[in-house]
Amino acid sequence: MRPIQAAYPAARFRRIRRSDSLRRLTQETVLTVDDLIWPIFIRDGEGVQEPISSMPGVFRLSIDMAVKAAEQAAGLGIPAICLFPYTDPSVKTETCEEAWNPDNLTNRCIRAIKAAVPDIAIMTDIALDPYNANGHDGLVRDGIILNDETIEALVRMALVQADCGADILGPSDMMDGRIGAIRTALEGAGHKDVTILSYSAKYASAFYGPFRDAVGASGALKGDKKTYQMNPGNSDEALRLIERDLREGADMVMVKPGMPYLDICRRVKDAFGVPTYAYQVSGEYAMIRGAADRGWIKGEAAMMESLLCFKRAGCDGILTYFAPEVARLLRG
Ligand SMILES: NCC(=O)CCC(=O)O
Repeated sequence: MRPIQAAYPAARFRRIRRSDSLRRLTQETVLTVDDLIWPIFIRDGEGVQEPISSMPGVFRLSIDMAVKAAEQAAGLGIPAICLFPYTDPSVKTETCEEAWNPDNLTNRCIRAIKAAVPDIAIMTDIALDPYNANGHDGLVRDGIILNDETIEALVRMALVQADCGADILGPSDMMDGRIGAIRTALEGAGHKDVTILSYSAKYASAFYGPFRDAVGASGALKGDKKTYQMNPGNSDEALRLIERDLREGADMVMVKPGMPYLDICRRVKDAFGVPTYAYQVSGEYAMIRGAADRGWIKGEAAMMESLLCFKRAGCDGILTYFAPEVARLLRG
C-alpha cells in the first residue's frame, strides 16, 4: 500500500490529531478485552493468595482462589486464562512423571475451573520444567536435552490435560516435532477440537527471570535453555519455525517475549496471516510495574500503550499479567 499524499500545506498531518474525536476516528488499531489471555500462577493449599516479590500485584493462587480469579476474568469478558503451576519441589524428578499425573495441580485446577466457569477458555502449558528436578523443559541425559524422548513425555502430558478439559494446549518447550506428535495423539484419542497455541518462536530471553521465581524454577535450573530456545539475534528462523508448526497442526502461534520482538510478530502476521499471539512476559511486566511503582513512568498509560502496540504489530491477542487491570479500564 502506498498512500497518496498532497504536499504541505495541502497536507497537514496534524489536522486529524486535533481533537480526541478525530484521533479516535482515525485510529488504525484498537485493544479490546477480547484480545487478552490472563496467565495465572497456581499452588497447593486453600484460600492462598501469595505475593510474588519480583512481580508486584501478581500472586500464586490455590485452586479455590484460581476458580475465583477465573470467575472474575469471565465477568470482565476476558476470553481465556492460562495456568502455570508452582510445583512442590518434593515431586520434581529427573523423569518428570508428575507432568502427566491426572491429579497434579494443573489438572485438578483445570477440572475445578471447568466445573465452575465453563465458558472461559482454559489454556495450559506443555513443558517439563515445572516437574523437572533440573529445571529444563526437556528430559536431560549427560547434560544433553533429549528431543525425541521429551516429545513422548509431552504427548502424555497433553493427553491428560485434554482429558481434564483444557481448551487450548500451549507447548512451550521448543522441542522439534512436538506439535505433530501432540496433534496426532489428540486426533487418535478423540480430542479433535482441542486447540494448540504453539509457542513457536520462543527466544532464550533474560526477560523470564520473575516467572522462574513465580513457579519456583530459578534455583532448579542448571545451565541455560539456549540449545532449544531461539537465539535473540534471529528472525528468519522464527518464520521457519512458525511454518513448521502450522504444517504440523498448530491452530495459533506465539512469539515470546513480546515487546523486544514486535518485528517478529509483524513478520509472522504478514507471512502467514494466522491467529498470532505474543506473550508480554514477566520481565516486561516487572519493568513497567516496577518503574510505575517508583513514579518513573505513568503505569496505566504505559501498560495500555504496550498492549495496543502488540495489536499494531499484527498480534491478534496478548498473554499479559495486566489482563484484569486492562479489562477493568477498557470496560470503563
Ligand atoms: N512457559 C511460560 C513462560 O516461560 C513464561 C515466561 C514469563 O512470563 O516470563
